[in-house]
Amino acid sequence: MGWTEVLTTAEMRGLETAAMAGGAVTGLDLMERAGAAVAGAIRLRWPKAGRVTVLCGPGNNGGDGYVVARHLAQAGWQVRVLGMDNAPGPDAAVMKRRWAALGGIEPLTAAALGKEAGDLVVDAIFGTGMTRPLDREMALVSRWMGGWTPVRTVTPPPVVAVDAVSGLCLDSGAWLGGVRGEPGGSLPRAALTVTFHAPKAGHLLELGPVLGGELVVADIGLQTTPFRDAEGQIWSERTLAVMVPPRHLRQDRGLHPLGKRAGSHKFDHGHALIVAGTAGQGGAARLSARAALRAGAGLVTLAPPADAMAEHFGPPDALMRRALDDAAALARLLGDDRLRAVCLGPGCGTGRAADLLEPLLASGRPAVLDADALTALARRPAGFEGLHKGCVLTPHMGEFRRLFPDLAARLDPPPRPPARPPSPEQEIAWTIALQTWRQALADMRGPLYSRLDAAREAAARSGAVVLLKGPDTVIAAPDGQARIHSAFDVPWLATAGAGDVLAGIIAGLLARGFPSLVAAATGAFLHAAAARRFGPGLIADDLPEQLPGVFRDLGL
Ligand SMILES: NC(=O)C1=CN([C@@H]2O[C@H](COP(=O)(O)OP(=O)(O)OC[C@H]3O[C@@H](n4cnc5c(N)ncnc54)[C@H](O)[C@@H]3O)[C@@H](O)[C@H]2O)[C@@H](O)CC1
Ligand SMILES: [K+]
Repeated sequence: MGWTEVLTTAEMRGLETAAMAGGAVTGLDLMERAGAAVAGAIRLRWPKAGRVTVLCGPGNNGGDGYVVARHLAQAGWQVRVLGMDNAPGPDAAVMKRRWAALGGIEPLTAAALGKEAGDLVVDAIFGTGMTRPLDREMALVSRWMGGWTPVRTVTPPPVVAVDAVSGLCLDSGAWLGGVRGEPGGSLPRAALTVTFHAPKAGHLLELGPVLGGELVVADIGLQTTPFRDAEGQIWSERTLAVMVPPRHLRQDRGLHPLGKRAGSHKFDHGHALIVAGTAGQGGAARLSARAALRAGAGLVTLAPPADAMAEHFGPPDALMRRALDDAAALARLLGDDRLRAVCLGPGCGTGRAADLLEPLLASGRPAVLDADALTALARRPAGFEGLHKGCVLTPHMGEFRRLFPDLAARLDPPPRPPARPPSPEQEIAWTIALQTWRQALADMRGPLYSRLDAAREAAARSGAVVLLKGPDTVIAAPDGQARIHSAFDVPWLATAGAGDVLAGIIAGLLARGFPSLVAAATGAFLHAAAARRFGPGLIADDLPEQLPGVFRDLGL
């Protein structure tokens, strides 16, 4: 599947509005195509017509639902529609009338749903318009789809989500559902989500991949994103994502060629310096060094302090070693232009990382700053001064919080409810606290702040490329370009030392001359591809050894 363009909900609305204003298409056409695409995807996966319940919300997502109902009925399905008693927008109103000519509409309530749901449920309640917590009744419907009712646990039929599971914020992937915002209860998990034109960020971040099931992106005839206004100004930065399962990296748009030219020299592929730390901590840097070699750097030098050198003998013999004691020595080393990239942080020690950071930044050399180098950066009196767009910061959420505490706080989940007090005297205070908490959650408004927003702000603030690690890794450059790398299918990648390997792969690609955003994104891809290829039972040492196989699979 490869790198795919990803939109925010505002961008998607902008695109639809532009297409309609340009006269290329009407809203009704788009809705018809959207509903037909969902019905088509259902018929592909469930070829035998059965009984389906279609849940239609108050807006255009509901409009799509009425189209799905009509198409499935025409294909021989027994269709039951639950809808809302409201006057939707003009397009959805037309689709509602067209359905009403074929069949009835019962009120959309959890009780009605519980009676007879059939073989399949289509969730067309809310889509990109989901901006506030579900009200009580819709929260009950949502919980029913998640297998929970007030009286018993049910096994609901498979759910097909139109655009998104209703309750998911399509910008952040965070949950906006719950009874008046209260989290808890069973979250619905769709078997299939059909979205339109492009994935939205919320399909790939946080809960999006967990709740959405298989994601199908249906073409509804919109033009490929012209992210420019009438004056030719870019009005939106591009976000690309790798979706699971990725296929042929080589053919993908926006990717730097990974193969090496025939007849090239080792220095053509760059020389990477991997800084190691004091005795006893060398394993992390050795993992990075091995990964940089396997990622294709022409030469890799591991640089521990002189008194820790003994620990670093042994394979791989392809690795060079050189003692590096202090900042002055690093400044001298960086005088050699052939040394193209540096990896600072894994197993380095915070004090040493802080010392070496200064000559490294002063050299302007492409660099990966990971682990201890990030801690040193967070404590640095000069803050982000001297960082540049050739730097790649690779924080996990804890490190991100140390570097950008205000941005991390905006990603925090809503507070938990206050705990019930042990003594009856405190009951009144607790009841008030509970009400305040409920109100705060009910007042939540989407779109919620996302990991994509946070990484973009962090990159703009620091002037460096920021790779925020997770199963939904987000990579952002200071100019606003971003990549999302989804690795929900390889949970075994969360293992000790895996981050050191990632830092090494990126350093290797930087040494090969990859631009920093491309090196970081390609590194995240190769790292997950290596884990996927190995399978469960993986330890970090296995990752570099899988890279040759990954390259072979890519046809390089
Ligand atoms: N605009 C278009 O031309 C197209 C839209 N399409 C569909 O339209 C959807 C977006 O439609 P809408 O913008 O009407 O939005 P939705 O249908 O997602 O939401 C409907 C309305 O519900 C309200 N709402 C939001 N949260 C609520 C809550 N918790 N409780 C009660 N009401 C709530 C909103 O104010 C919104 O007006 C997409 O997800 C997609 O399914 C597709 O048909 C493709 C074309
Ligand atoms: K939906």
